[in-house]
Amino acid sequence: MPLEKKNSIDYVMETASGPHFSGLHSLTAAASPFSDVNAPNQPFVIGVSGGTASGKTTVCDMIIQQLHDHRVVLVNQDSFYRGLTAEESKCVHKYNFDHPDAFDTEQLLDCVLTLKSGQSVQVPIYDFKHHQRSSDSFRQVNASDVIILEGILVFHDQRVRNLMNMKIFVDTDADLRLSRRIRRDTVERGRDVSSVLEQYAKFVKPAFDDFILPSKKYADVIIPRGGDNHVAIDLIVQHIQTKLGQHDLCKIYPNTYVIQSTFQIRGMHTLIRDKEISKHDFAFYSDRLIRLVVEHGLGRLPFTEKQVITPTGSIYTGVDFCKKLCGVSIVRSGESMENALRACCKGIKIGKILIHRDGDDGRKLIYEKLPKDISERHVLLLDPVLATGNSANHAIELLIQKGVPESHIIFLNLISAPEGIHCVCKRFPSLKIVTSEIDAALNGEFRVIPVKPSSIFLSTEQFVSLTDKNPSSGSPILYRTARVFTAVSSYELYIKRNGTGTHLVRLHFSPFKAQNFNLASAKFDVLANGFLLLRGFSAYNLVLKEFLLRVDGEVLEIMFSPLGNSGFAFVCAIEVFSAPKDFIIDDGARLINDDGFLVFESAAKKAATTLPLREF
Ligand SMILES: Nc1ncnc2c1ncn2[C@@H]1O[C@H](COP(=O)(O)OP(=O)(O)O)[C@@H](O)[C@H]1O
Ligand SMILES: Nc1ccn([C@@H]2O[C@H](COP(=O)(O)O)[C@@H](O)[C@H]2O)c(=O)n1
Repeated sequence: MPLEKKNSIDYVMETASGPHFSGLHSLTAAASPFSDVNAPNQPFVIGVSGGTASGKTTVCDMIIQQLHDHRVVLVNQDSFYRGLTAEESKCVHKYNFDHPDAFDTEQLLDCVLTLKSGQSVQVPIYDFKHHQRSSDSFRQVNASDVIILEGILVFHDQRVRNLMNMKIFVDTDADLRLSRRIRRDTVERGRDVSSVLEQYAKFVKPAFDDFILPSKKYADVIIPRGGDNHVAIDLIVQHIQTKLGQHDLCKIYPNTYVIQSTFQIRGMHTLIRDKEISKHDFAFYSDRLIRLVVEHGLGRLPFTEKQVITPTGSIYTGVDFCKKLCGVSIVRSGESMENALRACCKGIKIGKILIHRDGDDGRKLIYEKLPKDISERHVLLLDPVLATGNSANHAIELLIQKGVPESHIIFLNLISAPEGIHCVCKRFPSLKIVTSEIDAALNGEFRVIPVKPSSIFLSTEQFVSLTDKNPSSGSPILYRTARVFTAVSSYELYIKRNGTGTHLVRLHFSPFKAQNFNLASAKFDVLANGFLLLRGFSAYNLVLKEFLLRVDGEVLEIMFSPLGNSGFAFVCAIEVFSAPKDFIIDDGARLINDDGFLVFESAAKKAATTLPLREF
C-alpha cells in the first residue's frame, strides 16, 4: 500500500473499524478519589405513620402498586412487637400495645440498617390473636430500591426517624378510625366489641394523644383521608420516582441525565453484563438500551413550536424537531450506537473521531472525519462506555475546536463510570451527558464489555495469524496471510442498515506452509448463520468459494469448525456483499437438468452456492 494512502484519514478510519473490545479498567475503591459518590446507591426509606386504622397499610399498598417498576419492600413496625411473658399473657387486657416500650426498637433499627446496607433480613411474624411472635418462622425481606417502614410509632424514636428519606403521616378522622378498628378487630382478630372499646379508651386513644399525634410534626407530607386521597398518593409516587431516578452525580452535575430506571432497563443491563450471554442477545439488548439512550438524548435537544392541521381540520399545536443535528461516534465502540441513532433520525449525518494512543507516553493522535458544517449543528457524541473520560475529553475538545459550542454537545453513553462523569463534567460544564446507568463503583474484578462490536467481531482467542514467508511471485497480498483456528470460531459481521436480505459471501483459501502449519492439511466445516456451507472441506490449492444467502436481521455469523485429526481450520479472507433485495426468487425457482426440472420452494430461506467463478 502506498505510504500516502496508509497515512490518509480514511485508511486510519477503516482499519480502526476492526475487532474492538471496550472495557472499564479496574480501579480499586481505595484508589478512587470519588469514594463518596461511588458508594452503592442507598435504598430510599419512607416512613408511614398515623393512628390505628388510619389507612397506613392501605396507603403503603397503593404506593407499592404504583412503584411497580421498582423493588419495594414493606416492613411493619407490628412485626417488632415484643412477645408477652406468661404473666402478661394472663392479663393481656392490662397490656398497653400502644406504648413505645411495646416494641423492640433496637431490633427494628438493626433490620432497617441491614436493609439499607443492601442485605436481606429475617423479619419476625406477629400473631395478633395470640399476642406472640411465631417462634419458628420469619419473613425474608430482600434488599431493594425502596423500603417502606409503617407503624403507629415509627416517628417516635429519633434514630429510626433519621433513617428515613421521607416521612408520611396518614391523618384520618378519629371516629372513622374507631369504627374501622372495631370492625377489623372483631372480624379479623377474633375480639369482642366491648374489649375493643375498653382497649381503645384505656390505651389506644391516650397513646395516640401522647405519642402518635405529637410525632406528626416530623412528617414531610400529611395525607388527609388516607387511601381515599389519590391526588396526594400520586404526588408522593411521582416524587419518589424522581428521587429514585436521580443518581447523586446528577445532583452534583445537573447536566447529567440518567434515563428513568425500570425493571425492563435493569433486566437488560443484567443480561448484557452476564458473562454467559450469547453474542446475539448481547447485541440485541445493548441495542435496545442504546435506542432508549438515543431517544432520551434527542429529547434534550431544543425545539420550536409548530402547528399542524389534523385530518379533522383542527389545529394541533406541537413542536418541531431540531433539524441541524449530527452524530459523531468515537471510533471504535461508538460506532455500535450509530444504528440506533440512524433508526431514530432518518438520514442523520454521522462523523467519526478516532483517538489513537501513540506509544506508551500517553501521547494521543486524533483523526477525524466530520461534517463540514459541524459548527452549525447540535452534536450527539456516541460512546457506549464512559470510563476514565480521557478519550471523551479529547473528542469534545476537538469538536469545540471545530466551532461546535459546548452547550450544543450531548454525550450519549450506555454505561458511565463516576470517574468519567467527573472528568468530563468538570471540564465541560455546559455539555449534557445522557446515560442508561451510572456504575456504583469499579473494583478489581469489574470489567464491562457492553458494546456491540463495530462491524466484524471474531469470537475466539484461539487463533493464529500466519504469514506466508515464501509466496510465489505474483501471488496477491490477500493470499499471503491467513487466520488459523484451533477451536470452533466464528466471525460476526454486523450488516448495517439493510440487515435482512440476500448477501454474497466469498471465502478465500490459500494453503501455504508457515510456522508449524501446513494449511493444505486442514479439514473443517464452515457454517453461516447455521447453514452448512462447506462440509469436511480441505483446500489443496488456492480456492475461492462463493455463497448466496439470506440474512434475517443484522448479524451474519460465519463459523469455522475444525474436524478430525487436522485439528484446525483456516481462511485467508472473507468478503460479504449485499445482493439486490429480490436476487433470489423465493418460490418457484427451478433447476433445469436432463431429467426435467426441480422446483425449489422458499429458496430465499436456504443458502445457495454460486457456480465457481474462479477455482484454482
Ligand atoms: N379509604 C378506606 N375506605 C374504606 N375502608 C378503608 C379505607 N382505608 C382503610 N380501610 C379499612 O380500614 C381498616 C384499617 O386500614 P389499614 O390500612 O389496615 O390501616 P392501618 O394500617 O393504619 O391500621 C382495614 O380494614 C381497611 O380495609
Ligand atoms: N397484640 C396486639 C398488638 C397490637 N394491637 C393494636 O394494634 C394497633 C397497631 O396496629 P395498626 O395496624 O392499627 O396500626 C395498636 O393500636 C395496638 O393497640 C393489638 O390490639 N394487639
